[in-house]
Amino acid sequence: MAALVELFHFHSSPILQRRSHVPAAMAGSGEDRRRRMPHVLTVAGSDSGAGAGVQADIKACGAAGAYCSSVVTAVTAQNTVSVQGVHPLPEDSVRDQLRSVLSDMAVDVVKTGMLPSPGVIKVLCDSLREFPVQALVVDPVMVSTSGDRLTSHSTIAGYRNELLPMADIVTPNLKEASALLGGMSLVTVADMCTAAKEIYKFGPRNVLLKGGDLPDSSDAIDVLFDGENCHELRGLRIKTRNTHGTGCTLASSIAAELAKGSSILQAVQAAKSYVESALHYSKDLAIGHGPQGPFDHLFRLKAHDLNSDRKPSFNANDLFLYAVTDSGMNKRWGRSITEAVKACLDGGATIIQLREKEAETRNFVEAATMCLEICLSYGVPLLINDRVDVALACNADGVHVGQSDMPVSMVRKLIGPGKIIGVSCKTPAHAEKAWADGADYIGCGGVFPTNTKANNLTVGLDGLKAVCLSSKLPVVAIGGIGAGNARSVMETGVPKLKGVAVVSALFDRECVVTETRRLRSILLEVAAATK
Ligand SMILES: Cc1ncc(COP(=O)(O)OP(=O)(O)O)c(N)n1
Ligand SMILES: Cc1nc(C(=O)O)sc1CCOP(=O)(O)O
Ligand SMILES: [Mg+2]
Repeated sequence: MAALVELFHFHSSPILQRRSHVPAAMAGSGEDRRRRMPHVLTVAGSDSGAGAGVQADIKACGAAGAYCSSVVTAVTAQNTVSVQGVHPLPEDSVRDQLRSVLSDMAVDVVKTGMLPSPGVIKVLCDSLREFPVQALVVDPVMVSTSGDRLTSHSTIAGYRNELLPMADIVTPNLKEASALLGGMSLVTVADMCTAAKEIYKFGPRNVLLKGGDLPDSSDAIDVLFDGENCHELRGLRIKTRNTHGTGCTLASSIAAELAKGSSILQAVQAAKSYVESALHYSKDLAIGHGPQGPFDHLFRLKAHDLNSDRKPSFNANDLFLYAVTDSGMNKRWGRSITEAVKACLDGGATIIQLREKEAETRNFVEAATMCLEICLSYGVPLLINDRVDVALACNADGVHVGQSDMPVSMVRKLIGPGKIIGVSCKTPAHAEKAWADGADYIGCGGVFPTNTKANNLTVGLDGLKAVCLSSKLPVVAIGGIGAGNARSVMETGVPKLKGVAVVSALFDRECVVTETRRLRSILLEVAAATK
């Protein structure tokens, strides 16, 4: 064995040296055109059942569009029943693997999983000092999701003293957080915030404390402490036995999003939504006979077969010209809902909301089903205002709710992770909550006074700006907007403002196509001028 290792060193060193010079030598040459892929290196244990560990990391990164190389720290024998054996690799082997990858492959982000000894942690920290990367994501694997202890107590000090000070984000579950904090009891969300702040003192730039095991909670609540704020992130608790590897997957998915250029907040939100979707799609999967099965990381490859999610992810640019119907207006002008929808699609609307306050349920479902067919043929999403039941009945693309409608977290539970949820917000506090609750976009208004919605508070352009500046979600402006003032709205140029939502300026007019086209050309002009 020793001879083999020596042979490896002898043959590999010159190759490593040459390769490590390739990227710098390529700068400015024709080789620049080689396509780069976001690259995550996972430093973790192998799971023979492939639900967690290195295998989960590779699949999760692949699903996010990132390349994932792997340094194996231990080989575990495990299945859906339990962990039957853990065989740590020698520190020298871990060091060799790290050098092989980091010296050659332009890694963007390193993600860690099982680090079986303080020695391996030290080897990793030394390697990261020698080959710095853009970000370090630490999943402090100490106890498997099945409850098996995976590392010795002595390793915890290594995490605290060596690795966490180098981490951009650390993602403990409740048991791991408690272990890092010497056995602190964590039973409430307030405890979680306190614990996240304590862990932050070890040096990571962000702490994501996962509350999946929190007692008495119907939601999956995580807290993210970024050194200033403790954000409560609510997600869906998917009822399934197939949760093996969720921690590894979440951390890898965060790493992949960071490698693609996301901020920490965006990366965490995207990763949470990916894990939720994967669990949802895999909830009835039957692999293994134990209590905890793996899930399907690559479900999106098959999503079209599952016939339930034609929009795997929301495109914020769809908010550009948002048409919101009103049956009263359309009736006055002698057109049906479907005629109105077809007309605004012909004029270039990019997303439609059926806001039919007076419609009887049966008529509403029938009209929504027909409108969905039409929208499908234009490739434009169709949302339903207020009525989650109607959205479910016709399999619409999503729902728009206001502050006094069903709460976003409940809507999400009912319509599932792949659908779009919009929420009306008038203040930065509303916007923060919308994001934490898992909405996809914000409708902010009334920007101007309107007759379409009774007793609507006007927030003005300043209110719109305040919401947009604080929002982590894309925003569409609404209320009294039409061809005469859309320019002034979009020229605010605030980040996150993606478009305008309009009712009367399209539907309380004789020709919907003409009005939609007129508005669209104004929006396009502003977009071209501010490019
Ligand atoms: C895009 C968009 N933004 C805001 C609203 C208003 O929703 P809500 O506050 O629930 O009021 P109603 O539309 O239900 O009267 C919206 N519908 N669309
Ligand atoms: C439905 C709605 N929501 C608003 C809000 O402020 O959240 S204003 C509004 C009515 C928008 O109609 P019009 O384009 O005819 O002014
Ligand atoms: Mg409403």
